Amino acid sequence: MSDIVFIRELRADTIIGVYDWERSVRQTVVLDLELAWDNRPAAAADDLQYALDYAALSARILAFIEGSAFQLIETMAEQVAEIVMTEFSVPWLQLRLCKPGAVQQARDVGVLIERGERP
Ligand SMILES: Nc1nc2c(c(=O)[nH]1)N=C([C@H](O)[C@@H](O)CO)CN2
Repeated sequence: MSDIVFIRELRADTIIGVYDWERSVRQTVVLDLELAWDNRPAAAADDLQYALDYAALSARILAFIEGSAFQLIETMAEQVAEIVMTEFSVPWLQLRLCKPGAVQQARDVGVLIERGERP
């Protein structure tokens, strides 16, 4: 059994897309993350050093996405998941990556991935 730390509607502007026009304008992507973490040590000590720091995590993800230029949101999602799991020792995550406005008739489109083992 594990707890969850979440980040909702994290927005980043980046180069993303397969079409020519998409290679020269920045578009917004929106991420929701659910991250498995045992919150009890941080709660018992009331100490950030034992917590999964959502501020540090958000800053790292934003810096990565804003410096990237992927064609597919699948690639971006996979690489963000890899960073979160390896650099922050997160054993399991669910990541939703939305590209609002990509399909005019849809409110939102995107991908939802789950990686790792849930403790
Ligand atoms: N599964 C995907 N389908 C599409 C993607 C994508 O990244 N993954 N991208 C595009 C275009 O870039 C689109 O967003 C332009 O509106 C089309 N389909």
